[in-house]
Amino acid sequence: MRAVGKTVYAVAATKNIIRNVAVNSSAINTSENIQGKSWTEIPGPSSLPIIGQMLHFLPGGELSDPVKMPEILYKRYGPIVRFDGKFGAPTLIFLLDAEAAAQVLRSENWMPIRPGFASFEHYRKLKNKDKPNEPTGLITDHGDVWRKFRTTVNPIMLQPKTIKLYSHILAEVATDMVARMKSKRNEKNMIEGKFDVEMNLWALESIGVVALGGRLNCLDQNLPENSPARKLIQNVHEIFKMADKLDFKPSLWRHIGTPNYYKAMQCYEDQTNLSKYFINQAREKFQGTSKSDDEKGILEKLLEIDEKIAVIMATDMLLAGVDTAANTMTATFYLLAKNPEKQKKLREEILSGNENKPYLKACIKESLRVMPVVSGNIRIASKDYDILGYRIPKNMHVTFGHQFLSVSEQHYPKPREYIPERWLVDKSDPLHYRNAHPFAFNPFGFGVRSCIGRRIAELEVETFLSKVIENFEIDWTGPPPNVKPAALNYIVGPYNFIFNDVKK
Ligand code: HEM
Repeated sequence: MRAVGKTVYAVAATKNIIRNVAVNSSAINTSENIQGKSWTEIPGPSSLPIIGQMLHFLPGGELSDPVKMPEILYKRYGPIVRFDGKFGAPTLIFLLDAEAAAQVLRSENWMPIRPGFASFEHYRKLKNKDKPNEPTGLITDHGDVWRKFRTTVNPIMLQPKTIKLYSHILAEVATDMVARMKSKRNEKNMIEGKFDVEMNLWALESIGVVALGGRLNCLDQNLPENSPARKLIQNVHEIFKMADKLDFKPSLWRHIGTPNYYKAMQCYEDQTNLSKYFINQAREKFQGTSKSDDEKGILEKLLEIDEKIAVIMATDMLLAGVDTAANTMTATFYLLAKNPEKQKKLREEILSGNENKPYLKACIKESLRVMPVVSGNIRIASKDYDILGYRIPKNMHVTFGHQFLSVSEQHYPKPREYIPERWLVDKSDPLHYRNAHPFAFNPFGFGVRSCIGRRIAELEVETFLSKVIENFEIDWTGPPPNVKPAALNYIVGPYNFIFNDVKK
């Protein structure tokens, strides 16, 4: 991977010599050799006394539109930008350069610290205060506690044989969801009601079969509004919203109990209780069944190893696996609707009955490139760095603008066009994906801390997309949907999809 990365970078280097002089000169990143300028000299939005850089983010400010923000920052300040910490939020160094991101992510790959859900971490640590060395979960733990947890769950959650066990049941979920979509269409073949809730129901049902080993019945037409499944969906949504307000934006909660702080604590408590409710139901179902090791799913295997870890992991799957998969699905439907010739090609591959479906995989990768649900990543520096000519001290928060990079002309020809072929063409083709820097596209994160649900998410999305394309010709009318970047990129509509039946 590293060798490939270097070769690709050498190709990319010819494209932009000036930028790379800066990058290459900063390749040595040990503290003894650091010679760059102080981090305080890193350019960034101007700051006012007391409120700091906040003015720029308020309505009317030049950074008030989070969708356009990275591009504005890059044009104005270049590939490295400083955001001053205020109101308890830490100072951030924002990298809009793939090689610089690679330097940090690779160096931090032993025990990476990914901050970001501080209020959630605070809630879980508070609950665990008598047992400070006990795990709270992959999202909220760091250091040795995280490593021990991750080492326990990796062999189970990343094992292709175990993931494959879910193929049939995920296909069943996809078939039920297609039937539900058919029944929800109006005379114009548009889905009545809230499309985002529909996608969340599909996503929760899908991750539910993996996390809990059975159906939650979220797709039941008579599912009451106050059912635990609907409550959990709403709750997951709230958690990401609260994390955005308290952890990703300036907030005083670290110093005083703000109303949002109390709201968030309640929200985290509800999530814990709802997940426990579903896990207990699953456990009751397992009792009395006898299965061979090959037949056992993730929860059953984890329960055998460590009950506490099993419960935490199932809870985190129900949290991390809903909005992420749902928004990836909506983005893919939209991009295929706007590119009917690509959709037709995908349908031909699906209807061909071939087991291998390279175009299907390419379509999903391409949506994650053009409209990723996660816009970037973050690490806390465990040592001093010399990046792009600046000294970045240990403990600084360094963020990576992957979404900016994945739609940048510097890495991808015709960067905003939806061209799944770029993932399949021969390397002599200028579109070939390896002409881009390997860190320009990073939808599931990097290294030992990368998304543990990646294989599960891919299987869910591939299975559902196949079923939808087999059944519907997706069309879209009117302007593009709005995307609201918060902790995740939420596609907030209006949802102008038309799902016509495929002519047989
Ligand atoms: C398309 C869907 C998804 C995307 C794009 C996505 C993306 C990501 C990204 C970017 C990270 C951060 C990785 C890093 O710091 O390097 C992450 C972490 C994580 N994801 Fe996902 N994710 C998706 C679906 C899922 C699903 C379905 C699950 C449930 C199994 C899941 C569970 C997690 C967990 C538990 C972590 C924390 C891992 C750790 O810190 O060790 N994700 N994900």
